[in-house]
Amino acid sequence: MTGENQALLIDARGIEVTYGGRGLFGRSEAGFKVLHGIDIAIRRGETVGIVGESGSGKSTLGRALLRLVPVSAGTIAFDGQPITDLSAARMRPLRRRMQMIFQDPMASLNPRHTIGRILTAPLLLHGVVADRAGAERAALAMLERVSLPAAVLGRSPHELSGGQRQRIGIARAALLKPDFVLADEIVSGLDVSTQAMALNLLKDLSREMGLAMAFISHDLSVIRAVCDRVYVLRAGRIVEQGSCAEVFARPRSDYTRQLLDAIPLPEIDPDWLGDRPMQPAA
Ligand SMILES: Nc1ncnc2c1ncn2[C@@H]1O[C@H](COP(=O)(O)OP(=O)(O)OP(=O)(O)O)[C@@H](O)[C@H]1O
Repeated sequence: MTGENQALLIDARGIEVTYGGRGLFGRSEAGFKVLHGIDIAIRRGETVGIVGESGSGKSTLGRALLRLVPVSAGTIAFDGQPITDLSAARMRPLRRRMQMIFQDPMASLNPRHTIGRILTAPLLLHGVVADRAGAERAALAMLERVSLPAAVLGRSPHELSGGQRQRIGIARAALLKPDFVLADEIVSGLDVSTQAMALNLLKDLSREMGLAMAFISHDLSVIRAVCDRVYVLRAGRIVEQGSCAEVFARPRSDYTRQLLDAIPLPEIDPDWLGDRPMQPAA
């Protein structure tokens, strides 16, 4: 858990994203506004959930925070630095610090590359290690951390199970020692025990590394299992936000209540994830 006064890592205000709104020569055309003035703040070390029904704008918001989709209004600061208008070249040094883990690692892991190359290439690209030997050492240590055998280094993504691939996606992001990780629906499609394993791993890594995370999911049981705070998104607007404990116990908006009613809780028991409250001292 994080304190109120912990430094803000991401501070986004009034974010609007409009798809298809750019005409020729920068003339504006009527576009499809997907986000309507979103304020979102994420502190260092904090895990924040973004939940909402399909099409509510969760992925767009996550990508906007990383400057992966253009924002049509609003400001974004990363670690105190305004990044809203930074060019791609000036964003580059920040890219290592903001990583993304995808829903379908099969789509994000190059099928023609070995796991070894998938893990070591970004380390060399971002200059995190000095040479290939250093990259291999780091990859091996990280594999051990995510409980995969060294033998997977020589395999291709399609030779691994879905859960193993997801651990490679997590390992690849964590190896770069980011400050922030965006995890977009990363456990949908996995069975419940594999989901719990992946969430457990991410939760441990985020604690060990002091990572801030934005966790996008339509599944409130996933959000509840891993997040400190949650933002509830409906049709591109935040309709509710607060600590998970508060929002789950006393939802204020009808929409949150409907989301809670629609999902059988708890599919993933937070106790599985090691959050069992300590017994009071005798
Ligand atoms: N590249 C794009 N171009 C045009 N419209 C888009 C684009 N990406 C998303 N949209 C639209 O923006 C809206 C929000 O999509 P987004 O993917 O952000 O929602 P989501 O809440 O993440 O949904 P899901 O849970 O289904 O992934 C949707 O109506 C979608 O069709």
